[in-house]
Amino acid sequence: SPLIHSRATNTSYTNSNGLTFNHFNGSLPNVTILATGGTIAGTSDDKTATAGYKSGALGIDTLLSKVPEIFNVANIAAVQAHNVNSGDISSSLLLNLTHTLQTKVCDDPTMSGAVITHGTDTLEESAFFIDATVNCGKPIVFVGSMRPSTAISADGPMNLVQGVTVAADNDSRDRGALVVLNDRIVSAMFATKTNANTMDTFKAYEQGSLGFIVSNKPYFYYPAVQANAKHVVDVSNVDTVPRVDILYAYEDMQVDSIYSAVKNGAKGIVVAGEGAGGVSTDFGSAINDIATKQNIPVVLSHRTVNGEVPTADFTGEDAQTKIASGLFNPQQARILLGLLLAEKKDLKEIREVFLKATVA
Ligand SMILES: NC(=O)C[C@H](N)C(=O)O
Repeated sequence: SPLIHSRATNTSYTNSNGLTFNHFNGSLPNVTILATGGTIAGTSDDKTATAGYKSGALGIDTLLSKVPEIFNVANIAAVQAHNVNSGDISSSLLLNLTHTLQTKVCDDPTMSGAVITHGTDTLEESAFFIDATVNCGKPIVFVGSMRPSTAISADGPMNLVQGVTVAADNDSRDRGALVVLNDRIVSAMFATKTNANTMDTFKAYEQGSLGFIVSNKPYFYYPAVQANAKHVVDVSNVDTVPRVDILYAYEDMQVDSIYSAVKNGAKGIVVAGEGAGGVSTDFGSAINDIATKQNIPVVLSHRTVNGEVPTADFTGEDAQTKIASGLFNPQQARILLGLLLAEKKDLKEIREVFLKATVA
């Protein structure tokens, strides 16, 4: 249970990690918010605009001032880590977030959990990264919004309150990182943005939601469990994540894209393959050439939203050169391959990690 401080309501309190809580109430759990920008912090002059607004325009303190109800749920230490459109989140920013979460949330016994506010476009990539790299059992909850803060029926304020509520809840522990939007709680390992515009966008189609929220009460369908495909990465000694490029497969795809990716510094390649990891015969030969001569891991993923790339599809030389992504979509596979390269895993070890997400 959360550590209770005996302090009066509405006082400000700075902890030993330098995090400041306003409206500190000793009987409530403590949650850190790391704000990174996105539409949840977006503004427009037009209240009906759900496009053409400015992403990452407001600071987290302004967003919190619109939802004072949040201070009935938890004490909040809010940190403006960044304020960007999520397309500008990079692996170096994510390494910093991991470090901050480890030192200021995981290692602090008085902290119940954390919320990351994030643009939704790449939220699933950051959530997958943090799920792999922060594993102390405390809930790390990603929230965003599809409507800017100025829109009629903006979804951000409710998502923020619900995210903090989930982060403060003991029942959320040991479930890996979570994504909370649109009243649903989804595993960060499987959540993907399924619609470019609407609020019901984050889904794990095959795995389903872990739970939902009504009147700010989270409900989980099952006790805490970890996914079979989970791979935990220790990045405490990692200062950069090697470049991994994603190449999208299609009819008439040319082989030069893979050569130029490697020439320009990619240390790993993920292919968003046709169906279950398919590419043309020529492109398949180019993969074999690159993998063999340059020792570059090439992971075959799927451009379909769902399904797995079975390792059984790769026989003969392909079994040596092509790594099946299993359940992971291209953007998840890119994060995982980058982290495995950062850990200096060899080809055999990389293959074994992806095999945990592979059925056949
Ligand atoms: N809904 C959003 O947050 C989209 C925005 N472009 C972002 O990802 O930062």
